[in-house]
Amino acid sequence: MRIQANKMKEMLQLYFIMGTQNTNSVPLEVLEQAISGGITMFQFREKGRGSLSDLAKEELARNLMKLCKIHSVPFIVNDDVDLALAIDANGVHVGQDDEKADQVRRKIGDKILGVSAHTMDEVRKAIEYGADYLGIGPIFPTESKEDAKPPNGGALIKEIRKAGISIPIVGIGGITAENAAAVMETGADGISLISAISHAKNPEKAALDLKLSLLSNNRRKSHS
Ligand SMILES: Cc1ncc(COP(=O)(O)OP(=O)(O)O)c(N)n1
Ligand SMILES: Cc1nc(C(=O)O)sc1CCOP(=O)(O)O
Ligand SMILES: [Mg+2]
Repeated sequence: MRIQANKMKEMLQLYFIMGTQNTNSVPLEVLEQAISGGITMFQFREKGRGSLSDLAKEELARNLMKLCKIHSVPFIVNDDVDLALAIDANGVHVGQDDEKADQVRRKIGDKILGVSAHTMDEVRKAIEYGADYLGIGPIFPTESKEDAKPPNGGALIKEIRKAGISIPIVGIGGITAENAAAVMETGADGISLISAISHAKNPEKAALDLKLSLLSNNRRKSHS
């Protein structure tokens, strides 16, 4: 059975993404601390300068996934559909330059499918093709993705919600504890980030701070 939208929205709240290229520390230790700090989903994104490939990549994926499993944190693989299937990950995230979402959906069955979109056309296509959630960004400038598009400040998320589209959405790109509330205000269900946790001196505290800023935003909303 495909994941229900309300469950998906819960998972997206604090979505951490990392590969070896994003940290000078041991990835397993960073992930362990991020989990202690309260992340709700993890994406393995082994990509770019300094990243692993082939067996070393698969071995790291398996180790990180084992840790996620112990703590019931869903484990998503970026781009690499075959790896996701080989290790029986919880899902896959693909963008517009990756394997097409409809083909990925056919391959992965009911696993979670995340799709990046930058225009309303891409949003509608992603939904038609079977996306469970959309990654929309970059909201703010980012240094973690070399080929990132210009920041859109959340305008597309607002447009999606204005059009009455309720698919689960996570904002991405340059998100920190300081601007997380602003992202949620656009209509996102969660925040997705790399450096705010992976570059932090204390990844556990960084995740906790992000979590607290989401919580205080929720509290403020429920009192308004
Ligand atoms: C949650 C989330 N949103 C967007 C992306 C970006 O995906 P994509 O455009 O395919 O770029 P790469 O990450 O593959 O470089 C993402 N990975 N996760
Ligand atoms: C992986 C990724 N995708 C983006 C998009 O705009 O689709 S921005 C991005 C990098 C996010 O890293 P950070 O939190 O360090 O800015
Ligand atoms: Mg991609």
